[in-house]
Amino acid sequence: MGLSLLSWFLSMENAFGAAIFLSAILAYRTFSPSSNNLPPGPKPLPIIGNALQMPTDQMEEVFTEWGAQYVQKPGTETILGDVVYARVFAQPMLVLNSLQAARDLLDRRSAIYSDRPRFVLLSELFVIYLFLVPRLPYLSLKYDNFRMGWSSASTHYVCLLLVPLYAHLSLRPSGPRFRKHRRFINQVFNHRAVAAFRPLQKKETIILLEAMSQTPDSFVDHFRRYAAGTILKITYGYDVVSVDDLFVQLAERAGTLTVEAGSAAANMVDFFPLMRQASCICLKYRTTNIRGNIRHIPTWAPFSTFKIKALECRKAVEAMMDIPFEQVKTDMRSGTAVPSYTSTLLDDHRDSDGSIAPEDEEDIKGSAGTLLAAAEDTTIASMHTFVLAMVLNPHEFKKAQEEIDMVVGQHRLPNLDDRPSLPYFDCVLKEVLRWSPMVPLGMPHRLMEDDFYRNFYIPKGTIVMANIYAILRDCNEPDVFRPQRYLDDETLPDPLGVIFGFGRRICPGRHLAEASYWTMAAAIVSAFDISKVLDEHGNEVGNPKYEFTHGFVRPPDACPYLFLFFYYFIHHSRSHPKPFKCSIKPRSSNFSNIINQARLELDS
Ligand code: HEM
Repeated sequence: MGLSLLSWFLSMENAFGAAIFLSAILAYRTFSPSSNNLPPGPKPLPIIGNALQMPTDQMEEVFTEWGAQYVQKPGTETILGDVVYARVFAQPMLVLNSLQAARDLLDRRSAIYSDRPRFVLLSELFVIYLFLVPRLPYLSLKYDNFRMGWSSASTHYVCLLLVPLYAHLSLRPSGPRFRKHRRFINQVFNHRAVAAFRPLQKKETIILLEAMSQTPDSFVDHFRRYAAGTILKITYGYDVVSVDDLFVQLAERAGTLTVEAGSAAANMVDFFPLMRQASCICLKYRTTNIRGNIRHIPTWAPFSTFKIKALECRKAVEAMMDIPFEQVKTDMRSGTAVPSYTSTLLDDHRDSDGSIAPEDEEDIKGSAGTLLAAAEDTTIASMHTFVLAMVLNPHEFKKAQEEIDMVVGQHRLPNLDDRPSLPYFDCVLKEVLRWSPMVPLGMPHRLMEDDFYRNFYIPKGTIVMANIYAILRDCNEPDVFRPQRYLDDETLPDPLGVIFGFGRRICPGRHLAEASYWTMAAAIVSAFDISKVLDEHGNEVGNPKYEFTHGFVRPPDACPYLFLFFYYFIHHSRSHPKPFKCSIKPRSSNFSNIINQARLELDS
């Protein structure tokens, strides 16, 4: 039977038929969407996929290079390498290197591209360990002791300030509670509503200028104070006095500890399906009320250092969330609360008997903590980058100053009403954001169902990153700092439409952030001369260079397992200039009059 089949198949006629059949299959596979037709990308190795090719530093640059390198021609259409696919162990990922691709997928298909990846580490890793704990007689640990605090009932959130602390809004799967948080935040931070914060931004700007005139070398601290001062006032009605304030310190500590606890090794659970499953089982297990204390963990126990750090971290994050929140509640009870995001939402969610559902309370607390975390570091990074750009490009600084002088004069500070009359200054601000975007890879989205794009198959669960850095380099001479490009070519995408991300996950604080950026930068250009520091021989000192660090994350030497790059990938989300010195001097003896005048205007 077998032989006769073979001879049939080999007969010339049928071989010809089979060839047509095979060609048809081949053509189908080549030209039609299919699960084998993945987007181009570096060749994966068995099991580990592209783990070894993954960059551990300057990822956005490497992903941009991949874009040029991995080009495919599906059908007749030539696809530029703007969509690059890679796989790390079982985790598929897609990098979008063009605005077109980011808009097509993250904006137009945002219904399925708005999930966040699930990061076991920051919220659930410890339960794996705990799965074993109840079985060990000397260990009795409460599940909650092992979560790092960011995964409370409110939405998972990638904390931009501290490190992406994927536990609240930003990591929350797209769903009803994610939408609830976005609704809360949009209510207060929508385009129209943020106009109410202008007096606060003005007040903080005056404080910033005064501080910069007194201790110019600490300019980054002064930006920190501005950022904390605005967001803490808006969120909790709290007046920041200095960066040493309790609430500011709480946020700093939570961030630092989260990074330390976020050891790379722990993130392996995200790559190994088995461990992921174990984590899920353990999550269900968490309802078991296991009591205990971290001190009982023996030092030889696997991950014990990590767990101790994690507990510390959890406490810090909880303190950051709880203390300001409880303060607002106390003030509300005593009738001394200043209207704020938190107090308004608490009032809105009060039942007729004055009580608030625990879930609502948890959501209000979580989203408030999220705002504090998200706003601070990005605001600092934008201003830090602005100052670096001005130091390195003195002629552009002068041009911006001349325009402001011409329109505003030198006797008052510019305000947002002047913005339409300062087109060149606006271009300078855009160019700074293009030159070094604060969040170069945006924040990761997760595809919620299988999809096809330009005939390519993109599997469900793929982590999708918009390469904001690459998108903004799609112009002539991208390395050159040239604000004029925006006046010469109106088709260039406005960085303000790119740096805040895409789709349903677009940064909800963007209107506030944009207004703060403009207000601070305009006031600084108007009030100060900024330049390089020269020593007595006229040599440049202070090291201002186009060099950036990424967030709080330490370089790979801190990571014992190179293949666990993903930790870095996700956490390399923010870009700050490397520390540098510059000279910042008030432009005129009129400086204090201008400040006094601005104060008077504010009080009137
Ligand atoms: C220059 C300043 C800022 C930049 C560059 C920035 C950038 C971003 C980016 C790229 C994302 C991710 C968007 C995406 O997933 O596609 C994001 C998310 C977020 N940002 Fe901002 N941001 C800034 C300031 C702020 C401020 C001032 C606030 C709060 C008032 C804020 C609150 C948030 C929140 C809550 C999210 C999470 C949204 C979600 O996951 O649904 N951001 N931001």
